Amino acid sequence: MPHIIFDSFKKELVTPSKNEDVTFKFIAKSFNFTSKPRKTEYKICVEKENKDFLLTLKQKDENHLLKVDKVTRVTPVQLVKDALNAYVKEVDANIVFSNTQSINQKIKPTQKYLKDIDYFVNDFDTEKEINIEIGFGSGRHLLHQAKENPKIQYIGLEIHTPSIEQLLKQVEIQGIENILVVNYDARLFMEFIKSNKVGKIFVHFPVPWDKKPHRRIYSNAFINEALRVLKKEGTLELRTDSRKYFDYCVDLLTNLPSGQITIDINKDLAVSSKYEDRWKKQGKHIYDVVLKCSQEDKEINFNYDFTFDKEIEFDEIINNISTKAVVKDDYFIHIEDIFTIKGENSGLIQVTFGSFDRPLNKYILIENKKARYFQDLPLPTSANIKAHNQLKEMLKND
Ligand SMILES: C[S@@+](CC[C@H](N)C(=O)[O-])C[C@H]1O[C@@H](n2cnc3c(N)ncnc32)[C@H](O)[C@@H]1O
Repeated sequence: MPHIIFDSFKKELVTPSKNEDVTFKFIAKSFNFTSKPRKTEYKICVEKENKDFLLTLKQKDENHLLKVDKVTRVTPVQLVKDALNAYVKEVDANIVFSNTQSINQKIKPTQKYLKDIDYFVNDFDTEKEINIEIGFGSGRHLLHQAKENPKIQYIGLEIHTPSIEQLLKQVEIQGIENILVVNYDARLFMEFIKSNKVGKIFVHFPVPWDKKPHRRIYSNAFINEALRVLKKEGTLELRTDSRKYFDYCVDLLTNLPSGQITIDINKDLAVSSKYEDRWKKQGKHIYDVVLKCSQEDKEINFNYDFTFDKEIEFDEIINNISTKAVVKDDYFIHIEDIFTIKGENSGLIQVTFGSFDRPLNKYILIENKKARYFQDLPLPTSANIKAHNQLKEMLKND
């Protein structure tokens, strides 16, 4: 994770301001809304290449630590590095440690094929068949598929930034035009795709998460979403070396009303991934479980309005807001943290909400009495819609 440690600085950051192509929009300071004493922490809102995100600045021993805020991370990681470097330049900091210098920028990965999740919510539409690969890792399989099937639109999902950057370089070098890449959790992504549009979903060698099964890609909810987005005859294809994961998936996939499974052991594919090579060398079995979708599904409404319509007095809200989680049968809301923008009746509320197995962690930015979700909007899932309606009530001034 890129970060910079500095022991002193010569200038205070003024907002709004700009250093080269990084804009500093505001600084928000942690607000003590729980009884627990805490160290002061700042969230600095930056914008580069039309992407807003937050940097975290806090004390670390005798020094200051500057890094990207986890909730608002962006790709490519170079954006974050540029923002961190611009901050220390702007305040003229005396750097003690930094890992933000680029080592090898010879091939600049193309950004044309790296898309924000907002793009999929608002703009993505295609007449082409869509194929999705979840957790493409080194990208061998995805690149091979895209080259073999130029008429299909591929979407690669990955949460590991170096893998994304590596794939984008290959996309550029090999002149491939039918892959879009998104840095997003696959368990949430599918909700943005229209029903009955996808031909194949590949999940090759997912992390089995034996000790944390709630982090697995496959779950009942995931399978339902996969069946919704798959065309009739479309397939969800799991390939794994883990017998436990295979058994778990077969259990989930058996006797579904709208799909049938086929199982294979040690089947060879046209291309073998890095993981596959490793497991084969170790003499492990490779299991395939393919779910074929047998029916068309209903379209869903993507246009839910996630705005906050009422005017909000931020200073009043934060003095009355409850730190206790709201827990209902099918959703919850927990206010995690609050950051205030000095003298402006404005700030950030960090909140976790939505369904229990797929909670969302977001900031709500309140500025000039208007509230909005910072960065992208929540997914229009039923749990998120219910949580949003409840949040609107919680953020109402009496
Ligand atoms: C074991 S690797 C397999 C990579 C590749 N499919 C292969 O066969 O070589 C699993 C990959 O899934 C990615 N991953 C894990 N959880 C994910 C999630 N929830 N959404 C998207 N990608 C995920 C990881 O970053 C990792 O690159």
